[in-house]
Amino acid sequence: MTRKPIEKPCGPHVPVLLDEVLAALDLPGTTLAVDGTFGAGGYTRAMLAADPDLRVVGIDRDPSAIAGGAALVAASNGRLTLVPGRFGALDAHLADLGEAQADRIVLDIGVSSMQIDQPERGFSFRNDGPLDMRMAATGLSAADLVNEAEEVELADIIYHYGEERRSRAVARTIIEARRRGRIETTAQLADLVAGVVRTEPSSGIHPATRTFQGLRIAVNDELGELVQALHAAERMLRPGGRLAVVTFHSLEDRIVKQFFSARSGRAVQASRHMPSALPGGEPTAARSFTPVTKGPVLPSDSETARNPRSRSAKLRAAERTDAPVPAPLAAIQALAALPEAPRGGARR
Ligand SMILES: C[S@@+](CC[C@H](N)C(=O)[O-])C[C@H]1O[C@@H](n2cnc3c(N)ncnc32)[C@H](O)[C@@H]1O
Repeated sequence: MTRKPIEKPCGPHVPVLLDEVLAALDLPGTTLAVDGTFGAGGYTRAMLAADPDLRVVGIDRDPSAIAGGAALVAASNGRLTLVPGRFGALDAHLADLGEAQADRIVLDIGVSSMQIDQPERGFSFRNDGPLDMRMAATGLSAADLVNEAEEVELADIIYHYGEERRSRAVARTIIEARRRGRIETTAQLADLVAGVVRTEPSSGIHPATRTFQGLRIAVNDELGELVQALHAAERMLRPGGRLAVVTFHSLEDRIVKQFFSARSGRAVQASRHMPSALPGGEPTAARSFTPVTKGPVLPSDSETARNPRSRSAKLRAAERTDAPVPAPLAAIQALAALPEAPRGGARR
């Protein structure tokens, strides 16, 4: 299946925390940067402008994002290469290009405004479209998941990835609706969810927001991709190289925070999602990163006023040390697996 290139009328994607990302990356004097989430090219454009000698490899799993970047490639004098693919495999993509190491890697996790605003992509509960939600052109769609998953699996996805307290009621409603026929559109699903989830009208939050988020994260294996990308970045960054990650979800931020904490030799607090933070629960000796941001960097009030989609963004960045890279942390990888939802107790 091929998709149309991103069309202009759906509104440009406004890069989030752009100044803060550029400051964290500290680009001058570097040679090769990787933008693992090219999107509308907001970060890439700014990186190319920040240093006239910098080359950028932009990766995106959405073929329409890559097609939309053709003009930027043409104008880049050979400084920009775009690769259709997953950032979880960024090391393999760089190897294919003959690149052994990178100086800077940036990830801006999640969906772009173009993806959300195009009803036919199936991300939006506000505009009717096919229930798809795939960023890439392949794999199972949200309709496949909604119509075929077990009730308990749906409830877990909606609870953990969507943080929807009424997840069980939503899953039950979906299962009952399935008996009457397949759920094929975003409007069908949004109406079903709105029947069991209430939000304050004054909040402006649609009742289906959390359910859609949970399904989208599951459909695109977003947490698994993030974990793979952190390990790939660790392998590909040269000593002194920097990794900056912008997240929009607490589970993603926790993965980045715990990865950087573990890799800077700090103890990682055990949690429901990470019962044993590190082997033995001890600080790791593998100091492969040093944080360059003190805690998460959040958007300013003026940025959230200008761009409400930035409101849940968090930036964390760290510099690669020259310490040897240890084996992947199984505990961090376990974060990507769907944790089991608590049963009984609170209604969800
Ligand atoms: C928030 S947008 C990035 C916007 C970009 N920073 C800009 O300024 O225009 C996220 C992009 O990452 C892409 N993406 C999400 N997960 C991905 C993955 N695992 N591999 C590659 N691209 C991914 C999406 O398709 C989307 O285009």
